[in-house]
Amino acid sequence: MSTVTTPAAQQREPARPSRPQLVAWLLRQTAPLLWPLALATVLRVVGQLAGIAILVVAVLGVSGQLSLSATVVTMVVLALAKAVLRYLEQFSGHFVAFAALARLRDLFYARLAPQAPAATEGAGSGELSERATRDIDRVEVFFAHTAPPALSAVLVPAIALAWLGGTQDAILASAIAPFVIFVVLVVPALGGGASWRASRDAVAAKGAVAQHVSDSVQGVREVLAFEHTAARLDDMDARSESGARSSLLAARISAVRGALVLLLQWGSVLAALLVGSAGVAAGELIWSQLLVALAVAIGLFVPTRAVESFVTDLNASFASAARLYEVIERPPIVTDALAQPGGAGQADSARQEHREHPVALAFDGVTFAYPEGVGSNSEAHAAPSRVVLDDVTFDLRTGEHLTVVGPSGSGKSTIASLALRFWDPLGGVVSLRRGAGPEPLQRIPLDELRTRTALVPQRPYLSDGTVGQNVALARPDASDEEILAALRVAALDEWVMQQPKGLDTPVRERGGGLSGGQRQRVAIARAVLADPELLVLDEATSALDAATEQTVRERLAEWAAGRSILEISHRIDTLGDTDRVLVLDAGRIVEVGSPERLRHAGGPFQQLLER
Ligand SMILES: Nc1ncnc2c1ncn2[C@@H]1O[C@H](COP(=O)(O)OP(=O)(O)OP(=O)(O)O)[C@@H](O)[C@H]1O
Repeated sequence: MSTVTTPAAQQREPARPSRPQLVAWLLRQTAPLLWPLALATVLRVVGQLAGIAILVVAVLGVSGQLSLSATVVTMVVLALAKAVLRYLEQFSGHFVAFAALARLRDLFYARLAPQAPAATEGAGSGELSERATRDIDRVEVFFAHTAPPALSAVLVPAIALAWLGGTQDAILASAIAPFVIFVVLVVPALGGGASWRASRDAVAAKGAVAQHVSDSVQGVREVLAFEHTAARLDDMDARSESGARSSLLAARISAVRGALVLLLQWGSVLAALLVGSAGVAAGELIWSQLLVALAVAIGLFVPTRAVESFVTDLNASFASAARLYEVIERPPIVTDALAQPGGAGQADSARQEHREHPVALAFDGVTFAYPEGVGSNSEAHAAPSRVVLDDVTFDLRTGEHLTVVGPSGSGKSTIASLALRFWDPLGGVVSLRRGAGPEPLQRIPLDELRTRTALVPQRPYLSDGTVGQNVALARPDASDEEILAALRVAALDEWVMQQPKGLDTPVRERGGGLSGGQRQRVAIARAVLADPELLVLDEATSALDAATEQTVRERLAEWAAGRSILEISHRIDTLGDTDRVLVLDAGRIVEVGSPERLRHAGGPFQQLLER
């Protein structure tokens, strides 16, 4: 089989961002929230200065420079102010954080949806939900616990030491300053690279564990039936251990930083004490100045300690942000309509001969290959990839029922995916009817395309809710009569009406509570209710018994009058109302014709029949 080069839009993963790039990206996504963030920072700086002021006022009171009543009143006022400032700071910081998280969640879903199903098909659902929930939550640290502590760790010492130097003595301030500079600027950088890598690995391992749990839950029957429980547990342990190792390394680095911060903080007190005592002994300073310096040094513990604690959390937060960035910034696999006035495209004139039965769907020289490693975890991958469809050309006329058959892996479902523009072809054009002629799918807005077409897959997804809600997915405003009429086409109306709750019969996640055949029929009813002009059935009746399938096919044929059906089928003995059959082999069309003719034509179709 030949190979082709996958185009950039279908293969490129966004480059792994650095931490400064992540900061810029996060701030860009949440630009309108920056003013409350600035407010939170100002409130924190003022609040922490008030904290230091309380200690200084106490010292001034004890040393007799302030009267007892003035000391008490000032301390009470400062304490109250500090409490109010703390409340407002926490409120505005978390307001920013939660609004930012809501924005990121919206963005995550808005960017993921257009990449589906191509990007979500191969991706682990557990992995994706870990990104959409825990990873987004971890980014909270960046918004609520980064800018205010980082800026106040610099500003509060700068202001406090400038005040100390200006009002008391410059020597005292310069004794404390080197320690503070070391704590604020040097300690956070220690082990920075290793800590960042460890945080990244730990967050990735958590994603892998979430995926493992989700796989085990979804495949619990297979796990039990094939006695795979012990192996699954071992696998889970291995993933958890790898995450724990990374977390432990990050925790160790954080512990070393924490110890160093404490050492330096008490070092600053000791330095102030030594320099101050020497000054007092030499008669250059008085005791109260020394005590004020000690109060400032101790008061600076709070703003400077915050630096160490947020650096570790911040790395985890960046690691999570990087995982969101991968999904949000990944180029969409299909982009919305390259709207061009004029409607019908290049295939228009070539298709005029079908005016009486205009073309509903046309494939013109379509070639396709899946990009390697599709899925949310995939790293950038290189072409070439294997050709799945090779120069496929056919028309489906309005009102026609065309069935694609062929051996497993021949590319049948891929034709369905291209017809619905889940992917774009690498070569050639797929078109849908516009007026009398076909129009390339890339020129049709995706919303319009989704309303004009409907798909019934082999394993339809039914969500948690009721039968009625699942049918009405495309038209939530449909009346009960309309839903029942659609269910009648799918031959499920009688069963539904026999249920005590009728249309309100509950359906659990993934269609739990319904049989495979019932799920397929709910999906058929859903597609019928959507009232598409092109219905794509991909092995849509494979779980039905022969009699029910016959009924469904008859009713679908009646309903479909004037609509077009593209069917993908394994079962060539039950072609029902099919007008034409298209036989596919290894991505190429090898035979086309009516089932009656092909049955005796001695070609690939007859060979498939006789297998
Ligand atoms: N999402 C995907 N990513 C990568 N390769 C894929 C993907 N889907 C299908 N393929 C490959 O493309 C080829 C054609 O697959 P397709 O599902 O179209 O065949 P099919 O004829 O419908 O098969 P079947 O009858 O078994 O359902 C197969 O070799 C398959 O492995």
